[in-house]
Order: sequence, then structure tokens, then C-alpha cells
Amino acid sequence: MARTQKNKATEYHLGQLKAKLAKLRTQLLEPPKGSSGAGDGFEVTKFGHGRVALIGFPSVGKSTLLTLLTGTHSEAASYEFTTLTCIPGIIHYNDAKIQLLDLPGIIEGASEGKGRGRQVIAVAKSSDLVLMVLDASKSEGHRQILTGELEAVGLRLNKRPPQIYFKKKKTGGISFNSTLPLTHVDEKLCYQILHEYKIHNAEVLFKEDASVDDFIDVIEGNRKYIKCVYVYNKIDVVGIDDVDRLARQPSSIVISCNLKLNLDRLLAKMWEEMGLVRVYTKPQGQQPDFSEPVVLSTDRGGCSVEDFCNHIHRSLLRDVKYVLVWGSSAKHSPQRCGTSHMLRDEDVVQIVKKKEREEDGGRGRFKSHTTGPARISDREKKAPLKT
Ligand SMILES: Nc1nc2c(ncn2[C@@H]2O[C@H](COP(=O)(O)OP(=O)(O)OP(=O)(O)O)[C@@H](O)[C@H]2O)c(=O)[nH]1
Repeated sequence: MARTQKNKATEYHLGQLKAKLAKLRTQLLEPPKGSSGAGDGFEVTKFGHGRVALIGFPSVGKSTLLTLLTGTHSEAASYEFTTLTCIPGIIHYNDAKIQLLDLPGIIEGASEGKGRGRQVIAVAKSSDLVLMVLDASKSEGHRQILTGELEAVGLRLNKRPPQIYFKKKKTGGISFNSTLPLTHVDEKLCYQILHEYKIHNAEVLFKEDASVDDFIDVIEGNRKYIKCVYVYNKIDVVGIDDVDRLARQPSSIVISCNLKLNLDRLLAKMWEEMGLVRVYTKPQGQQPDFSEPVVLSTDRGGCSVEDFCNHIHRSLLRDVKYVLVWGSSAKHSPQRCGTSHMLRDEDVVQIVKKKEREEDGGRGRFKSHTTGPARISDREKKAPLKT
């Protein structure tokens, strides 16, 4: 591909090569049958409200950062490759628990299976946020190399999935449509790429002016779109101008583990990027329970009242009549909302349940009542109340 000139005439050929390459990469990275792809020492159980992975070259200070943020000891030393497996720690922040994983440093060529790269990447794929730890005193190129390695294995950092509808069919050939003029791909190129994947019947609809790579991503269907914060560590050893320049880059935070500089900003940034939402419950006639929030995630599952109810107990939703919401998502306090209402961070919710269903009591009259999560679980254990 590097030897091929890029022009209109070679466009189809290049597109085909890209598809071939993507196909081979997928084969290369397929975990052996019967394993999750993580391997020895890497299979850490998910814990808490979100998972954050530390990715970086050796000796950039990942272990030092884990120890500082979580209190968990991870071996840190001035020589490379001190961390050889995945070491988990827990960050307690804003009443939520966030799992932080220290991973071995990855090196160039990790995507081709060099070093422990493959396992590290498998863990990174399972996380909600990647912290790419970089050494502020080293070359800027490190960020590109790491991003390249992660891209090569199907991780897309700070991107959203392409707006392309793609569905394989059994018959009917390929139907190709777009809702706007396309400048990077055309029908013929898409046909060729689909042909490369031996797909002869499918429906394709471009809803944005996507590139060939985007289209291949959609066909492969196994890409992972993860948010990433670039953490420049060791700012104590570089000049103020460099610090200023690095800090102004998008999604970047500058820190120093040695001097404990800017760690609070890093935590705030992590919180913001993870899109976690704390919702406090309020039993009727009582003060809200501010000791333990229900933590929802905008990425994982969403933050509607429905998600909130499902989080407490999956059978709760059918009993909900309406909810009262206090907080920034409410137009007035309290606002009476339905289950599709979207909750925001630090909202307080009171659930008002429907009258008991007919089959629960049968003969009597039933009062509508409210309940908090504690009472729901108590009720679950008991037989339905008869009045
Ligand atoms: N000057 C300076 N040195 C630091 C800072 N943070 C960490 N270091 C040093 O960098 C070295 C490497 O730190 P580690 O935490 O072991 O790095 P790592 O990324 O976990 O390394 P591997 O386990 O090899 O992947 C240690 O000698 C630390 O003392 C910092 O903010 N400033």
C-alpha cells in the first residue's frame, strides 16, 4: 500500500488492499478457541461502577499512578517492565468505585503479537476508559505509536461509530444508498470491498460522508469505541512552555506523580469522560439516602428512569406508576416524570408504585405507596401482602 500512488485510478485497488489487511488482522488477533483472549494473570473480575485501564510504554509511571490513586501497591522501579501482569486497584471518587488496572507497558509491534501486547489490548478493550500514560519528557511520537497499535487491533479512541447502516441478507444482491453526497467512497468501491469479504447480498446506507476505513470497521463489526484521556506524567522534569503546550491538547491532562501535581484534575476528567451519573433514592416521607447512590453510566445502559429502576431490581419497572425527581434534570422540584425521563448527576428520585396488581390481593382496596430500594428488596423476600 505504501508503494501504491494515491490517485483516482488506484483508489479501488487501495480500498481492496485495506479490506484484505483488516480481514487478516482479525484472523491474527482471534483468541485461541475456548479462551477469552486475556490469558494468565490478566483475567481480572470487573468490579465497581466502571473500569479504567492504564496503557503506556514501560517506565512512564503507570504503577506509581495506580499506587497514588488507589492505595494498592504496584511494584514501581526505575527499570522497564516491572509490571508483568494486570494489577487492579479501586478509586473511591464521588461515592462511586472505579476499578483502575495497571497493565504491563506495551511496546511497538504489540498489535502483531509482540511482547504482552495482545493480552494488554484484550484488557483495554474490556474497559470503559483508557488512560494513555505518556512521559512528558519523551518524544511526542509515542502517542501516535500507541494510538496506531490500538487502532490496529480494532480499538477506536475518542471516536464514535460511523453512521453507516449495514445488514447482511440472504438474497437480493447489494442495495447501496446514501443520504448525502459521498466524497471518499462510491458504490463501486463498496461493492469491491464487500466482494473481498465474500458478501454478495446486503443493505448499505451511508448516513454520513464516511471513509473506506469506516466502512471496513462497520463490516468487521468488532470495533470497540472507547474514550481516552492522554495523561502526560513527569511534568516536574520538563520546562513550563512544554507543560503549557501539552496541557492545551485535546483530552489531555498533565500530572506529576512524584510531586502529586494535578491528580485531582485527572480524577475530575476521568469522571467527566466516563459519564457516570449518581442518583440518590428517597423513600416517601423521609430524607434522601445520600450515603449510597445508584450509579448509572451514559455509555453502559443509559440513565433513564427505566434504567434506574432496572438497576435496582428488574421486576420493579412494571410496578412503577410515576417517579418524583429533584435535581438538575427536573424542570421544577419535584417533577413528576415517566420512565423515559433522563436523569442527571446527583438527582434524587422517589418511586411511586401502582396500586397492587389484581392477582396480588384480589379482593381488597389497595393504596398507592412509595418505596425506596431497601424496602423493595425486603418485599421481594416476603409473600405478597394481603389487606
Ligand atoms: N521525575 C518523575 N519520575 C517519575 C514520576 N512518576 C514516576 N516516576 C519514576 O518513573 C519510574 C517508572 O515508574 P513505574 O511506575 O514503575 O512505571 P511503569 O509505567 O509502571 O513501568 P512498567 O512497570 O515497566 O511498565 C520510577 O523510577 C518512578 O519513580 C514523576 O512524576 N516524575
